[in-house]
Amino acid sequence: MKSMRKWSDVFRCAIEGIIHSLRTERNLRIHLLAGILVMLAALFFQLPPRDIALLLVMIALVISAELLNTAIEKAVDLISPDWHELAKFAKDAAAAAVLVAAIISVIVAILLFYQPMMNLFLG
Ligand SMILES: Nc1ncnc2c1ncn2[C@@H]1O[C@H](COP(=O)(O)OP(=O)(O)OP(=O)(O)O)[C@@H](O)[C@H]1O
Repeated sequence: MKSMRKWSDVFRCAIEGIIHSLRTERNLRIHLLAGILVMLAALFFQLPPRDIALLLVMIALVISAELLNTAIEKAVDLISPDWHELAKFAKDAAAAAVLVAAIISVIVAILLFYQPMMNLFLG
């Protein structure tokens, strides 16, 4: 029964989803690497906890959007392997979600790192 699924099964499926997506999706690996680099930079510049929390939220948003994009792509490929206007719409909208999250993340990062970087390079 679906409602009787154990928490351990839910976690196992989620971990499998992350591992499989990381193995097959290059963009997800790039976003994860970018997120790790941003976190290292935040620690280097000793950003306040509130800024680090905001960066973590943005990283989670981008990676979640990328995972959902992957899920939608796979589901569409399964349902509609041939060209279809609705398949195109679904995939384009999913890709747009990643793009929006990525653009906003870059803006947030610029706003948070601008001052610390100026202080470091201009003294
Ligand atoms: N079945 C389809 N019907 C119509 N258009 C499609 C279909 N499959 C893909 N497309 C179009 O091709 C684009 C790229 O689709 P694709 O599945 O190759 O994903 P992708 O953006 O290359 O992602 P990834 O590189 O992660 O696989 C889609 O955004 C959509 O516009």
